[in-house]
Amino acid sequence: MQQLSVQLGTRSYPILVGSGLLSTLALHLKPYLNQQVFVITNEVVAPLYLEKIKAALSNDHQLDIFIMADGEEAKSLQTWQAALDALLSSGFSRDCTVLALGGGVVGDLAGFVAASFHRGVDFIQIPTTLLAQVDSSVGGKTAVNHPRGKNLIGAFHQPRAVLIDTNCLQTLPQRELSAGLAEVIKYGVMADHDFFSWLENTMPALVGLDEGKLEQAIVRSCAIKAQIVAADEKEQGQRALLNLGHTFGHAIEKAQGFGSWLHGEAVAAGIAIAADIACQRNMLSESDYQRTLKLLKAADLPVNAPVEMPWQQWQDLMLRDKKVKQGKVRFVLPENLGHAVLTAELDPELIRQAVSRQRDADSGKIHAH
Ligand SMILES: NC(=O)c1ccc[n+]([C@@H]2O[C@H](COP(=O)([O-])OP(=O)(O)OC[C@H]3O[C@@H](n4cnc5c(N)ncnc54)[C@H](O)[C@@H]3O)[C@@H](O)[C@H]2O)c1
Ligand SMILES: O=C(O)C(=O)C[C@@H](O)[C@H](O)[C@H](O)COP(=O)(O)O
Ligand SMILES: [Zn+2]
Repeated sequence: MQQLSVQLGTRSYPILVGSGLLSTLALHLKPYLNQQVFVITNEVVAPLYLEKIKAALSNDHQLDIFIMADGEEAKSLQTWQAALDALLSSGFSRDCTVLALGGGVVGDLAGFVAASFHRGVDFIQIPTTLLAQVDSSVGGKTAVNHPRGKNLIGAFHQPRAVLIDTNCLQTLPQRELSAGLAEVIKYGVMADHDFFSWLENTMPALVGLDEGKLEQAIVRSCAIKAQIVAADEKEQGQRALLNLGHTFGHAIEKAQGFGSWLHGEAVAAGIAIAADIACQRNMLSESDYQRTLKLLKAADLPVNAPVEMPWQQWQDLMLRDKKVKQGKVRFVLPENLGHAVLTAELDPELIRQAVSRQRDADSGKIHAH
């Protein structure tokens, strides 16, 4: 087992990573669990992993379970209310623990339940998708979607611990694995050139579900995120760089209808758009731009936004981004590989061209659209 830490003073917490950790869950989580444990999971994950949680905890803990519907559409105020209704019916008090078992949808929703129940109770993350293991379980951003946009309602609420069992990835559909790889690639592009190069060499193994290589990718991703969150917990500065590709990605997710494009797929297209703009502005060389497209494609991810999104819709949706300041959309752009910057000074025409451009990563061609 490998252990990382998110350093936030008295609210610091461990990230435990290893194969088969669900079987020894009680041992690892004992110091962080209260007597009352409210498990939030969903209808896909429950049949796969809930019994392990019950077997590990039911002797020593009072357990109650909330099983939500699957999919991004369930990350809603309605599900949040239903979970709180169930939590209130359970009679649990302020010293309970909310435990999220599932992907980023379950984690974000359960985190917001924990943040709001009795003004905040303990929270533990057991992420079961690659995306949740490398990104959403760490850092304390909790949220639900609103019909007007992604993650518009939520709170910062850090978990007490994150337990990552890499073995859970063996049951993950290939499309979901790829979606998780988008956030992994994001870390390479925005923070670590060596990691990017490692990913170029290792992508076939990662796509092929090589558990050892996946563990390496998870540990490096979590280490990058942990360091940024420790330095800027509430996104006053450098944490915004973790949003690379997301201004465009969130617009795609909302425009297509939540759940139609997976979050990671939309982020992949968003990274390609950001890299395109950076290349046009000479912040990224043509060859590094092509390497970025190639790596995304190697992970079976899209590099093009949907063609039918009108420019006016892009503008409306991007203005709902949480990074908007004084009415100006701020964009994260890669600067060389392994570094990124936040900028508001972008020519709208450059953005319009980049979102509508169709890219062909295999031939290196860019097509006007
Ligand atoms: N809070 C953050 O910092 C943060 C970071 C990144 C993404 N997110 C959010 O995370 C969400 C996306 O998360 P996701 O990609 O995990 O999607 P998800 O939670 O919808 O999970 C993807 C699918 O895999 C299923 N699943 C989960 N674990 C499985 C397993 N081990 N085996 C088989 N199937 C499994 C789920 O039921 C679902 O159908 C988005 O809402 C996004 O906005 C949040
Ligand atoms: O943790 C962060 O900070 C991130 O931006 C990580 C993103 O991958 C994640 O999708 C996050 O939920 C987006 O946050 P938002 O503030 O743009 O809703
Ligand atoms: Zn994301």
